[in-house]
Amino acid sequence: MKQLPVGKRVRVRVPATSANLGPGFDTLGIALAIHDELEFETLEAGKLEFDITGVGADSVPQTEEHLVIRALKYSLEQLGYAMPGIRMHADNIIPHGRGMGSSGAAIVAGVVAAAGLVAPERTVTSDELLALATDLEGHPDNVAPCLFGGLTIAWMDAENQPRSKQLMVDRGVSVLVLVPEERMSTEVARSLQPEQVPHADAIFNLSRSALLIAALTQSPDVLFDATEDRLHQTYRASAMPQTAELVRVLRDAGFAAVVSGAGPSVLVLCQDPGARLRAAELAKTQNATWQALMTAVDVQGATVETVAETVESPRA
Ligand SMILES: Nc1ncnc2c1ncn2[C@@H]1O[C@H](COP(=O)(O)OP(=O)(O)O)[C@@H](O)[C@H]1O
Ligand SMILES: N[C@@H](CCOP(=O)(O)O)C(=O)O
Repeated sequence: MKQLPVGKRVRVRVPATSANLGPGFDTLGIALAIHDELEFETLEAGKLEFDITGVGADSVPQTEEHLVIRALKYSLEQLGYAMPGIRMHADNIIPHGRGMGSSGAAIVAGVVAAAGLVAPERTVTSDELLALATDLEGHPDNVAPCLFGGLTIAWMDAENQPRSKQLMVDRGVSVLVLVPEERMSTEVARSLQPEQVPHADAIFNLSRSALLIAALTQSPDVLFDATEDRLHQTYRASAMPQTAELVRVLRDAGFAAVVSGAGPSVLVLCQDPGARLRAAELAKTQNATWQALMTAVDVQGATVETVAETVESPRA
């Protein structure tokens, strides 16, 4: 295994994501302009230092089990480098366990930090970044938009390797995420999915997800029909009744509302900013409290930059 020098520093920025978008289970996702920012510095092997502010500061493990550190170690080892000691500062904004891709973003942060630390000696390709992140996340629909920005279609190819196609979202689409206080573990939500689904439901989702690509890239007028789903939301509804109820209320009022990721947040794709305000007002009439995040689509995806190396002051 190759060794990294002590004192190498990289700065990373990763966006939140909303996956599925209704019919595109495990396939479609958009990056959101809500970001975690992290900085890494290599130390002598064996040392691990954390400075975490914001979301998760009191709850995420400050050990080798930290998800970002696990992703960094996995990625470095896959790239042929030994895990060095690490000092990590993280300023977290993305809510955890709300269906806004926090785990995908944490994994991508570790993966792109590894890519930044091995550069310029080793160039890590986009395909490699996606493969590393998907290995860890288990499905590509959050990590693809997190890595590349915009709207992504992700799939597994014949060799079971993740692939993705990035598209730009039409400027007429406004995004609202309604975030509840309760959490929902993606792992638990996935356990509620059946092994098999009716053929008619598969056809239903095929038509809607194809239509959704048109709606998001050029024809926002068909967003409502394009966001219908029969493959995941109903199976998970009993685990998040308030989410299911809010989606129902919003859709009854004509809004293209879906469960964001595995929930429990609700994503509303609006044809104009006025509709977004009206949807947020409607959410206020519900029993549960929903934080309204009026955000934009992130078009940049994850970024990593090298920070000037730490220079020891010369001894007098
Ligand atoms: N920035 C982070 N740092 C460390 N761990 C994180 C971070 N973001 C997410 N996680 C881990 O992932 C969990 C949430 O993952 P998950 O259930 O998939 O929900 P989400 O929809 O937010 O991705 C958190 O409880 C935490 O254990
Ligand atoms: N396709 C996945 C998406 C999970 O997204 P997250 O933001 O909740 O992690 C699923 O629906 O299980």
